[in-house]
Amino acid sequence: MSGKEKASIGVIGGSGLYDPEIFSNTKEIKVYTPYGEPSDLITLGTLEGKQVAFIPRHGRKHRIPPHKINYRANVWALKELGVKWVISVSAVGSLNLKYKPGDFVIPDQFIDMTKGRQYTFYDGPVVAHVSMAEPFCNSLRKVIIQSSKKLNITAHEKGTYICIEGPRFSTRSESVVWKDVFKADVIGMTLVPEVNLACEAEMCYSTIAMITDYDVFADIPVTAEEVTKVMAENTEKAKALLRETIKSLPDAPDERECSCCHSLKTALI
Ligand SMILES: CSC[C@H]1O[C@H](OP(=O)(O)O)[C@H](O)[C@@H]1O
Ligand SMILES: Nc1ncnc2[nH]cnc12
Repeated sequence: MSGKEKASIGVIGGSGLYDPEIFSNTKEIKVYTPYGEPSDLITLGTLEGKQVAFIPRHGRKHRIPPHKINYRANVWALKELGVKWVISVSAVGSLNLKYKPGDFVIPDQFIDMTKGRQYTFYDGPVVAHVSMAEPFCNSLRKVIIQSSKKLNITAHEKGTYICIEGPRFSTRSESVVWKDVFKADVIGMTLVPEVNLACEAEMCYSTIAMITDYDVFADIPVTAEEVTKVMAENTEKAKALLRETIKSLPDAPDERECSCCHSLKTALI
């Protein structure tokens, strides 16, 4: 990689969004990280005049299951390229009857039920405890929400994403606990540790979550086939929302307003 290859916006594509076709002037690059290989080559390109770096988190052709994704390498690679804003796109199940398949959710909270991932860049001797009180960048969330309004896309402005370990779906009992006891709104397998690593890297991070199914509490339990089908039917909407969001983003976060840019300030021991 040469020092010239920079991007201010990073897009992490999820299930159904493996293909960087919405970007122009593209070039694929390999990024080396201290944590090993990112999920795939990174595509550098432009959209609406902005430099963007795209990475499909499951790799092209969906080769990598959620628990095997090298989240640290993906986030490190984006940071290395100069990324300030990270927009992640994810397929999620709904745990809230008001949030319907085909709708989008811009989560503002998460619950972590994962079990064995690499959660931090700070494995010692330097130790960091970043705050996750507000885990998503509110400035970036606002731009996504405004963009969805402009496009007439149904996007719920808040929601709690519960992240399970996967790759299996939940049992019926688990699903009822997530819905009725934990009061989570949507469920997926990939938000953690992507979101907290982005925070450790002092980047603004937000998720565009697309609802593909009602989770297992519903009469007909979710299948991977259903997720893929609904995602494919709605990919164009996700791409339009990405385009509008990227168009509307300022060149850089306002470091006086946005705490993401200095999340390590009070975190290091
Ligand atoms: C294909 S079914 C489950 C799979 O879909 C979601 O992936 P992503 O968040 O990358 O869109 C979910 O988290 C699971 O990994
Ligand atoms: N119901 C569900 N559970 C976990 N991950 C999902 N991704 C999409 N739908 C899901």
